[in-house]
Amino acid sequence: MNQPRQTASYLSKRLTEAGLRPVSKYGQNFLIDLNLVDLIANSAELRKTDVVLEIGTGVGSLTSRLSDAAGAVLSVEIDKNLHQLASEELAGRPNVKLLQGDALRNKNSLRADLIELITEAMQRIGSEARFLLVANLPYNVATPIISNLLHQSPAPDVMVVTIQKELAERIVAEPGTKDYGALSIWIQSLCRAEIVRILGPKVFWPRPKVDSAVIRLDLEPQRRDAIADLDYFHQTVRALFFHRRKFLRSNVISAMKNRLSKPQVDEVLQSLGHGETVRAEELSVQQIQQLVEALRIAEANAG
Ligand SMILES: C[S@@+](CC[C@H](N)C(=O)[O-])C[C@H]1O[C@@H](n2cnc3c(N)ncnc32)[C@H](O)[C@@H]1O
Repeated sequence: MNQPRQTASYLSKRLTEAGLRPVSKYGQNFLIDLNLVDLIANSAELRKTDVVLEIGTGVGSLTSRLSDAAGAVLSVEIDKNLHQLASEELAGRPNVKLLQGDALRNKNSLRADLIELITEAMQRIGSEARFLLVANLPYNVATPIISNLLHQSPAPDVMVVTIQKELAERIVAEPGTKDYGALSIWIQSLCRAEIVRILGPKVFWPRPKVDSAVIRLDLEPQRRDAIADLDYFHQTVRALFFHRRKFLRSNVISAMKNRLSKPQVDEVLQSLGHGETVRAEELSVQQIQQLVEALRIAEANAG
């Protein structure tokens, strides 16, 4: 079994031998510092009863570490050539299943068979099984992957992923800051979120233009259960931040167009004590949750 060595020269040699070059449209920035590959795997605190989804197999360096520590690994790679290389590197690891193709069906949904395959693997392991996403994510699809996974059942118990630093800062942002928005609220409504490590460009080959971060998200099942309708919640939260410069009232009126009248919107806002000049970004995650739930109930009563 080959243990891929991750140095820039090893990787470039390996790709050159195969007649390949990193493809920037697929976000192919490979981690070349083995300690950081370990940091990602270790931050997930894997057990042999865990099922891990990795999106972006690359040449399989993180995959092999996940395979050592977890019960089963499902890894998806869009690039046919890299999928082929990784299949050679990871041959002889019976707990690894490699899929070739796009992990996303479209921006709003994941490839259909992913959750089925994860569920099957979890059933084989039994009631102890957890589901984790551990990956050095392709940056252009990191948001839809994380957001869509949170809609799934099961959703990952833990996600440890490398993403752009700017995206990580939006995910963990506090109310009243410039980074706080729909994504912060959507993720913090369901998970505890922490930045594990900031990574500069030089730990990747080729070097990306921006800093990255390893982030860990722990699903909080009671937070998820407290949201009556996840799809309604997600869509409404997005709409509340659609025009950031506008007041909350105006965003709610637009979001509820043809569903609630202005007086009905005002009644909801007044009942929660939100004045005319409050902006969505001033409200805490909990206040936004209360508002969305009040709108949902008002809408159900109005209909
Ligand atoms: C940042 S690289 C990470 C590679 C490797 N895991 C590592 O840590 O070095 C991202 C990988 O995701 C793959 N990829 C990009 N878009 C994808 C998609 N939509 N579905 C599946 N894989 C994708 C790229 O081809 C690339 O190999």
